[in-house]
Amino acid sequence: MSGKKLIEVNGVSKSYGGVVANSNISLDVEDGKITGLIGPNGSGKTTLFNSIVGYHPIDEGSIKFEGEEISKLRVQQIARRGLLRTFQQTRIYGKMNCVDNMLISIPHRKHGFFDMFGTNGKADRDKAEHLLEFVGLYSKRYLPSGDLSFGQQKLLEFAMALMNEPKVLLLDEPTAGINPTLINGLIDRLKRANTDFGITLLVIEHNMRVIMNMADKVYCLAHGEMLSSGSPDVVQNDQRVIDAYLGAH
Ligand SMILES: Nc1ncnc2c1ncn2[C@@H]1O[C@H](COP(=O)(O)OP(=O)(O)OP(=O)(O)O)[C@@H](O)[C@H]1O
Repeated sequence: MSGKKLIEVNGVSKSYGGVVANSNISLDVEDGKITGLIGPNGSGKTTLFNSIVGYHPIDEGSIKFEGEEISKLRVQQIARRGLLRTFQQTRIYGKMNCVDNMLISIPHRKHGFFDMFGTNGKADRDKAEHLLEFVGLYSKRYLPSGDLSFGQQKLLEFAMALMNEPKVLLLDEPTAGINPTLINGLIDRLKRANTDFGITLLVIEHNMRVIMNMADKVYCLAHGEMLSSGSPDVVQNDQRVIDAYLGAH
């Protein structure tokens, strides 16, 4: 946890046809820290996430995870190294209960699909229940996950990602669509995953209050380029960042 860089993005560019979504982007994610990624709509945040987790090839640049070049690896290969992401829209199976959703999320990192029926079943089930307790969903663990509120589904998805014991978790707008009264509880869980479980976080967030409250370091994109980076205080008060957000609305 001593300033080691877990993710190193260097000079990454990515276009979709004529649209330059990321241009010469560089950023570092430090081990044990919470790093924020902000920027107006369409500034290229999700594109960068997708590049890091191997969802699509990049046009130029380098992406390293623990010193290893990963930009040519596939999603599963990267996930197995301990780098996982969540999505703006939740990806759960609404007809399955919470525990079963947790159990089917394991293959990303740990086991083959059928291991959950084998000797590891009990340990995995205990872990699932423990993590559901951690995110405050223990009493709902046998309910179909489709019956949960949107905010609770996001907590479930967060717990599902934790089942894989990631080293780094990339969170895409974890508080989007969540009732403001539940946001503080979610921030608290994210921070505890960082401090108690030692999971490094890279978080896309539109809610400035949330990111300023959580992040050790913040990067701001605008029009596919890196506009500003530094401590939350520095970025929040950077006139270029203020102008980019004002200009976007
Ligand atoms: N699959 C795609 N095909 C074509 N253009 C795309 C695609 N995905 C993103 N773009 C474009 O790339 C640019 C960056 O989009 P991206 O989704 O990365 O931004 P963002 O900062 O995540 O936005 P938001 O905050 O709205 O989620 C936008 O102009 C967008 O329209």
